[in-house]
Amino acid sequence: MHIAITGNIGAGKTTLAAQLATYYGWDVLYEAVEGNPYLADFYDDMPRWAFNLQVYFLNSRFDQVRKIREIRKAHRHVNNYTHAVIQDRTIYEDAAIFARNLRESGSMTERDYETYQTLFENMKSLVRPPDLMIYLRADLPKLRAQIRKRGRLFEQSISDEYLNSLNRLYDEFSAAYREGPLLVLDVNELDYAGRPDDFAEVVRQIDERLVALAGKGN
Ligand SMILES: Nc1ncnc2c1ncn2[C@@H]1O[C@H](COP(=O)(O)OP(=O)(O)OP(=O)(O)O)[C@@H](O)[C@H]1O
Repeated sequence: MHIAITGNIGAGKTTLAAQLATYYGWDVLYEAVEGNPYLADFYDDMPRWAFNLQVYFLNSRFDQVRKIREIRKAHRHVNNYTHAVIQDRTIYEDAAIFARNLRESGSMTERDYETYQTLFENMKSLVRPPDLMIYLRADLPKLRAQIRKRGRLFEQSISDEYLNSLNRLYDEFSAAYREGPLLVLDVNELDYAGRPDDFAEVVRQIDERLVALAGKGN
């Protein structure tokens, strides 16, 4: 089974992915930030590095798709619901949210965007959607607080406008998402890292979805 966590910068995807992996004993695939050769430059000069970064992310996300396929294959002998791989952000978000936002804000040229979209559509035809998508929805103050707390230097210059635009596209994306089951968690008041009851509530909601999926025989 493949579970994906989606959400804006600082929404808490990585933390939740790690907690779920420990709790259920599942595999997890993180979005690697260390070693990304474009990210810091991108935040410094988006028009210059937008296309480079998007191609980099598309490739690394596609590589994850391949790994997920391998993990699923390795566990095919066990019940589909006793093993899962959790993915921290999906290929869909790169295209529908980040690249689109760069085009709309003028940081990516029309021809670069079209080249990118063609590449994405080709890759998408080979991608199987997750069995469950979990969308962590957070408003600006929560995102800001988490970005500050995490303290990555190059992320401190991210503007409110950038985060708000991404949030608008995230909401549109989740409202239009028809690829499979979607669980929306409002994380503004939720503190699953600090409060065991909050984490238990998240687990309860996920379990509910897993039971429904198992009932459908997916
Ligand atoms: N397609 C993309 N285009 C531009 N920036 C991206 C893209 N995908 C990821 N990023 C950036 O890469 C970094 C990824 O960081 P990280 O994996 O910690 O995730 P995050 O979005 O901060 O999530 P969270 O705090 O929810 O774990 C962030 O700065 C994020 O905005």
